[in-house]
Amino acid sequence: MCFKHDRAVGPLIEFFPRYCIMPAQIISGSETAKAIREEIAAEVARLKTAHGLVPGLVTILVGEDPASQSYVAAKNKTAHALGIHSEQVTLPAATSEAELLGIVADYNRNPAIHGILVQLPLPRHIDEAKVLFAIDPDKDVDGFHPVNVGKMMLGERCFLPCTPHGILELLQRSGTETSGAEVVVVGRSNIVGKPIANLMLQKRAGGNATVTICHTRTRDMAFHTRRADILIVAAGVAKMIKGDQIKEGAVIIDVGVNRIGQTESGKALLAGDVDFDSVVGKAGAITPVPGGVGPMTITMLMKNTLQAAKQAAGIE
Ligand SMILES: Nc1nc(=O)c2c([nH]1)NC[C@@H]1CN(c3ccc(C(=O)N[C@@H](CCC(=O)O)C(=O)O)cc3)C=[N+]21
Repeated sequence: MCFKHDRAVGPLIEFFPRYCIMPAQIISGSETAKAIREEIAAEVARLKTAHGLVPGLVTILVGEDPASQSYVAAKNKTAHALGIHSEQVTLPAATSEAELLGIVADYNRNPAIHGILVQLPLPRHIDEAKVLFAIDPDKDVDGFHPVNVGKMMLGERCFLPCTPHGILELLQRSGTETSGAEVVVVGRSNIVGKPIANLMLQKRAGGNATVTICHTRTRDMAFHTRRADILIVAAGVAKMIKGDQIKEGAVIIDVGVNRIGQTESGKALLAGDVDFDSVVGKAGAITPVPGGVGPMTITMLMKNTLQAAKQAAGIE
């Protein structure tokens, strides 16, 4: 029951403290990811029985960034739980570009591996684009190779980048109507901002929205974010979007994963790019951090690996 806009009960608001105002629906990435993982596990089991096929993923990590280590560990753990074969290659930060390219070439030829993920960011002495371009587009389960990026732009069948793919699933499965909606994306990265804006625009991906992209040079960010029916924030700045910068009832997708401190037990304390506390009483729906987009990203990597294995084996 929401008393907030009911004029008839306006005076009642005096007697109802703030906690009576209906908070946003929480769009749980963890729950949605769990449901999709069950679908994937069932399909992996079917492939094994019917075709003797086991999807294989390799994750390649260069260096010792703790956040990257924890993401890669989570990816391998999830793969294992779903029956996907997974290999983890961990290389010292001093690994040369040539060595890394050699390892990628080996996995391009390895028939047991259908998906290759090189964890980003790479150390500065390695040209990231060169490495991503070296991955066989048919094994590019991250969807970062220019062939897949180009196909995505054209609405052709391809591997969709995992985070935008996860956002599409979250919107669809939470029943959020994107067609004709004002979608505002904050952030223009190749990994999230640019691709999600494109997918939201597309007919093929089901977006059909009117899309605005904001970035560091945007003159009046709040002017744009306040117009959004769906606001997707991937800026990498902790709690940058406050309640007064959104529209009442908007659907908020928070892509940020910022480490803002440590709990007493030494676990990383995470915050999104959205100031959850100031937004939750005003938004219609919101993804939390943690437990929102992050688990979906990993799940879509599994889905892409499954798709890669089926394509390699000519199964559909
Ligand atoms: N080649 C490549 N592909 C990637 O997909 C890729 C990458 N490089 N580099 C870094 C970003 C970041 N990323 C995340 C994945 C899962 C969570 C995730 O599951 N987060 C949990 C919390 C996990 C925690 O405690 O840190 C959550 O939001 O609930 C977050 C971030 C994938 N990335």
